[in-house]
Amino acid sequence: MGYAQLVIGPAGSGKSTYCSSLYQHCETVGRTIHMVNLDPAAEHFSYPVSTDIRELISLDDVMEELGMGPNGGLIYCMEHLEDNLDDWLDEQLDGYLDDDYLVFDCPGQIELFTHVPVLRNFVEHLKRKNFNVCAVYFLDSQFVSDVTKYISGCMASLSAMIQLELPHINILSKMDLVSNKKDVEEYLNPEAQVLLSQLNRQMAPKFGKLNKSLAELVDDYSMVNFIPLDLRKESSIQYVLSHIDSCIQYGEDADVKRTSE
Ligand SMILES: Nc1nc2c(ncn2[C@@H]2O[C@H](COP(=O)(O)OP(=O)(O)OP(=O)(O)O)[C@@H](O)[C@H]2O)c(=O)[nH]1
Ligand SMILES: [Mg+2]
Repeated sequence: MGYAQLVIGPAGSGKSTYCSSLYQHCETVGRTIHMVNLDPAAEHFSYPVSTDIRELISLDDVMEELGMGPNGGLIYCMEHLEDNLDDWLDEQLDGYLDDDYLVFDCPGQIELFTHVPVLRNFVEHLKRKNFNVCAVYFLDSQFVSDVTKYISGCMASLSAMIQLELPHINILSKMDLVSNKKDVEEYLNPEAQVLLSQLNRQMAPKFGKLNKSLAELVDDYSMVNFIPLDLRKESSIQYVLSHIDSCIQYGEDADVKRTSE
């Protein structure tokens, strides 16, 4: 059994910085995790990369050799990964031991977790290789200053939930930038009525019915709750990690082993 976090979210939402802080936190508490870079466009890392998609294919090469643009080139790279799950990826995964814990730092292209099937097929492959996987969706806390941006972030998160069909944790990142935590409190576990009144205040009356349906959709999928993450606080990182661990039953086997021993 392997364990994995699939770290996804819009570009610039804080995925790689979280991965780096998570790695340092785990080092501090004496826990081993392995960082996997799945972003063919990534250039700099502040964590040790244990497996790197750029060994298989890099965006620079694709843009240079095939003359593709950055977004089309990135999708091409991810589809090349999809074509190589059974050899390159399996070769990488075979290098890990049972109970190893992997963190996949994904690219920010929203297409990858809304309609392009690559990540879904990637996840299905991981499950077949006996990995318990949790999707960790990042939304920048600066988004919630505007209810319409917040709703768009929620829709992307819902789309990822439906597309990936994984245990799913939503993170509101960069909480150190939020001067008054009260400004975001009502968005951590959003009430339909609060969202609806804010949307109606901000949008023209002709959008009234759409606003009502959007607010009810977010409310119906009560899974769209966000955990605030402040990377300055070890306790905040640990709180997020323990939520994700329980989603993938990490540590439960160890508990069972300990009690049986
Ligand atoms: N203040 C603050 N800035 C952050 C935090 N996390 C990330 N940033 C900044 O936000 C920007 C983007 O952070 P990344 O971690 O690269 O975001 P990403 O989601 O990996 O971005 P892509 O790889 O392009 O999808 C960088 O300038 C970071 O320094 C945070 O917790 N607090
Ligand atoms: Mg990144």
